[in-house]
Amino acid sequence: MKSRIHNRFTQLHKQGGKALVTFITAGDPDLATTAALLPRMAEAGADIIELGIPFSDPMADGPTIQRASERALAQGVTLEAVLAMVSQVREQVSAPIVLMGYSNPIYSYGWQRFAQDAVQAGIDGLLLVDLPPEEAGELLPAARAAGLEIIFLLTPTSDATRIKQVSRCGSGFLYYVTVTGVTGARQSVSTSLEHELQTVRNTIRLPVVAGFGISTPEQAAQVAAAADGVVVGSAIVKLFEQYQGEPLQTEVTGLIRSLKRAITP
Ligand SMILES: O=P(O)(O)OC[C@@H](O)[C@@H](O)c1c[nH]c2ccccc12
Repeated sequence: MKSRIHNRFTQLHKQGGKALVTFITAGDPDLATTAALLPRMAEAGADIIELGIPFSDPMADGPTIQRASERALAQGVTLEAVLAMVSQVREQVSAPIVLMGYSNPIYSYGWQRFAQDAVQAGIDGLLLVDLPPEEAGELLPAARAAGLEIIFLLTPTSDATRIKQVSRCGSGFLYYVTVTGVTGARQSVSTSLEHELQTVRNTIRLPVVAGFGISTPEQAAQVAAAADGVVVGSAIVKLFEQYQGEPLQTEVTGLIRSLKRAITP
């Protein structure tokens, strides 16, 4: 059976479109808000939803997403609760859902049990920031058996060996981190990005999406032109600090609509 992620890229490719991957932290400010947002994000134009698992030491994240994790943890949000919430809303969400996080909570849960429970809940993929392919020896076979796609990251400092390795081990798509540093808004897009993305896309059989520091429709359009999709996180998560309830839903879906419009031919 072809995966939801694969189908989404195939469909976009036929239309000459690019994927909009949108990130929010699960349980920010509470799980009921996340549950209400997921279907609306998909309707507004999110092609893939990246859902962050709150973590106490999110070292790859800038202040915006760190605070989102803190808000969720203050609510006592656990991995079990995130899976239960996703399974409750799964049928209403037309987009693939990828969980993003750090290894520790998944390791404690148990690789195999996690892969099975995640797929059971309707999760399509998993991206662990601090788990390079050489440390994914237990996760990869468990994920493959369960049908959970494992998404790896590449950065501007990844060498040819690393690129080949993630091309071999990864599934779903490849996440290209456009800048060295942490998540969060940046003034401008790196000038060498187009060339870097071309090199990666020539070597890799998976769709390549680019993220980190993309916050405006203009930046999204610029990066999408050189990739199979773009990821927007902090710009969306910032709205959680300014709004709540219905106004939050309106702001989030409004931003997603304008991002999707900017990358649609
Ligand atoms: O926040 P930004 O700069 O828009 O970047 C995407 C990002 O939020 C999301 O993909 C993500 C959140 N936390 C991460 C940690 C590592 C890699 C990626 C992520």
